[in-house]
Amino acid sequence: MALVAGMRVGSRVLFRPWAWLPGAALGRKESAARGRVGARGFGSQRVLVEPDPAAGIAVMKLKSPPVNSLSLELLTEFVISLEKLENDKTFRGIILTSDCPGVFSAGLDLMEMCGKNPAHYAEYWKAVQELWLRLYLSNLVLIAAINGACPAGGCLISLTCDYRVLADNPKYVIGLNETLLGIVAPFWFKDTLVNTIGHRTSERALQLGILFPPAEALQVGMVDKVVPEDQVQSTALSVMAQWLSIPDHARQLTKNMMRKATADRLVKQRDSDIQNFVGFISRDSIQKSLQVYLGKLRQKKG
Ligand SMILES: CCCCC/C=C\C/C=C\C=C\CC(=O)SCCNC(=O)CCNC(=O)[C@H](O)C(C)(C)COP(=O)(O)OP(=O)(O)OC[C@H]1O[C@@H](n2cnc3c(N)ncnc32)[C@H](O)[C@@H]1OP(=O)(O)O
Repeated sequence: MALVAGMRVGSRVLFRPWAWLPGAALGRKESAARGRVGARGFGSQRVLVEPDPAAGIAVMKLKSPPVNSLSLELLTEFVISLEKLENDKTFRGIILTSDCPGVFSAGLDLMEMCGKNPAHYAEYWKAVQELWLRLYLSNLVLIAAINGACPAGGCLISLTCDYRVLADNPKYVIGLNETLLGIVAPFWFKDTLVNTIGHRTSERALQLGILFPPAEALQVGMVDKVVPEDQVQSTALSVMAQWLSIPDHARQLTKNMMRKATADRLVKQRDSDIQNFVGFISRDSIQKSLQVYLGKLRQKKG
């Protein structure tokens, strides 16, 4: 069975994020997802969407306490909310931020990658791929208002955005720190980073698993602006206004031209990428590394 839940329409692949949900009622979910968003807020348990139709934008807040780790549920709700906004012509941009104090996102949920079976790992990885593809190729302007720590998968999400504003707090570090966990960032995480900060800086950042504090993140180009914490949202809004002053069709075609080759690399090998992940994460040595890392996270408190 093909692992990729998508269908081809002309040259475009439409992904159906719920198609891999266990027991998903496709028709009902599909029609709900295609409804107009309107002026009232919508969202789900873990993704809050505050639409401003007059401005053509929506603020999307991740709210999966305590740390917005990217569980299968959060990934699913995230993709569904994104698709709703993508399908509603009212919306031209999204500001992506966190509703969890001090953390943008702790990255992939370690509990999804520990002690589970291969079928679960495959389902989980497919959901991670899906979110990345959706975000990376989004026609909307995506601005990350990073109001907290932003490691690993959290950083990846911010890197898919068109612009990153980071709050100036030394605790709000950002980077792909996978090697510190004894794991390896997949090629498409690496590609996304290289496209943002260049090859040499990525090589050093990835091998050392560097989590950059705000001033350094700005210096290497991991973020575009660092502002006082209480100005993150307003800065994101004014940056959005600038991006929305560009005609959509020209901006969208340009974005696609810049990003398509990178996305296509994953699209062409989604299944083998899933198999690689499942094989890698199922290794005893990797499971042990993740357990040790989780133990350290828990010990930190006590
Ligand atoms: C060669 C082939 C290659 C193929 C590819 C193969 C593999 C690639 C595989 C994976 C790629 C993974 C990318 C990732 O995203 S891995 C996740 C990395 N994330 C981190 O390192 C962040 C860890 N967390 C933190 O540093 C802190 O929690 C944080 C700074 C975010 C917040 O600190 P704070 O002090 O506020 O909160 P804590 O007390 O630390 O945490 C509260 C609570 O949450 C739990 N937790 C934290 N992070 C995670 C997580 N990512 N997943 C699950 N759970 C998490 C933490 O353990 C605490 O739990 P508890 O003690 O209250 O039970």
